[in-house]
Amino acid sequence: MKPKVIIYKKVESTILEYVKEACDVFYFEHLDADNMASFYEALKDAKGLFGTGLKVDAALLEKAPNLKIVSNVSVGYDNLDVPALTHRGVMATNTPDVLNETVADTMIGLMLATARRIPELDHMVKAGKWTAHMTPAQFGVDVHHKTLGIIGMGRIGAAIAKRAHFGFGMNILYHNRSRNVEVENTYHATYCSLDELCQEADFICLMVPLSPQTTKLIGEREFRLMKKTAIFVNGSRGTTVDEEALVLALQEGEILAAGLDVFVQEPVDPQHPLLSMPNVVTLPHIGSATLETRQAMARFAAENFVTGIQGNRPPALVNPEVI
Ligand SMILES: NC(=O)C1=CN([C@@H]2O[C@H](COP(=O)(O)OP(=O)(O)OC[C@H]3O[C@@H](n4cnc5c(N)ncnc54)[C@H](OP(=O)(O)O)[C@@H]3O)[C@@H](O)[C@H]2O)C=CC1
Ligand SMILES: O=CC(=O)O
Repeated sequence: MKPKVIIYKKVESTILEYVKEACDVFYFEHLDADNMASFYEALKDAKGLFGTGLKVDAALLEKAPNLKIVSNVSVGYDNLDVPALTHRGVMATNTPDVLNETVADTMIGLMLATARRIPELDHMVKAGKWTAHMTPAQFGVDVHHKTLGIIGMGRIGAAIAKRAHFGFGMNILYHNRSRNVEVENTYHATYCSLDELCQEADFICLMVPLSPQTTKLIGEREFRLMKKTAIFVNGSRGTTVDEEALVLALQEGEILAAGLDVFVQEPVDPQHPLLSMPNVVTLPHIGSATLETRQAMARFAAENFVTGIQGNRPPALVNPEVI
């Protein structure tokens, strides 16, 4: 008999068929109030859980006594209580690397759009308000040859640094808990403390995973350290920033502008003060969202999933202690 598993996200038919060859699949294209009861019923038998973003903690694990693997279709796995999964002997997997270049493109796009005020000027042109030559009131600021500070110089951070160094001639600072000698050698990146980075960078790009240590890593103190001309770009998770402090920093001119792909609450409340600021460029958490990359992520997650279900070590296992 095939093991019973749950897919709780819409996937392409090729992925569904691939998983179905090895598993008996309960398929939920999405989870909502109408199907939660069926989902919890399916959890009782499920050996595997495949999808994006569901909070999997000790309380959910109580409802899933047979679970062996949770496969996240994302590189971030802050939705998973990894210690609780490990304690129960459940494998957790994610999708590193296949999205690095795409997310880096998005982050560079956010930097350019914010610095050169692209969405604001696009609205102006389409609203028929381009009636005279542009004056400094519409000018942006340069990106090329400025200093970029990357907080979280990991896989995606390095892909951003590559673009910034080779494409834009930027000077690169970075901050991690440990040094990344490869980026220092390849992209001439300089390691520094968080405070030094905040003080010296023209563009500050946040790319850390969400963890207890990175929750509200950037708050009032850090915004005050930044240059008044600094542009802050966040592609990590909304909660790595104190969002109220960000609003204040923008309102009080502590920084010039912000580009945001992530928010504390997603989807963001349409009344959120950040959305009415012309110097804030927003995206709907879409860093990895190209057709090609989302397909690659789903394939990788499915490979992790089936490999783990079959009792082998998945290629991207987050908690190898369970093996
Ligand atoms: N917006 C979007 O659509 C996307 C967002 N993401 C987000 O980006 C994150 C990063 O992904 P990825 O680059 O693959 O991850 P990596 O693990 O490769 O890189 C994360 C980096 O953050 C550093 N870091 C971790 N904790 C801290 C800390 N407390 N203080 C300072 N630096 C820290 C790590 O270095 P060290 O351990 O030395 O501190 C590491 O270099 C994901 O976890 C996810 O949240 C990812 C994909 C798409
Ligand atoms: O936010 C996306 C991810 O892959 O993590």
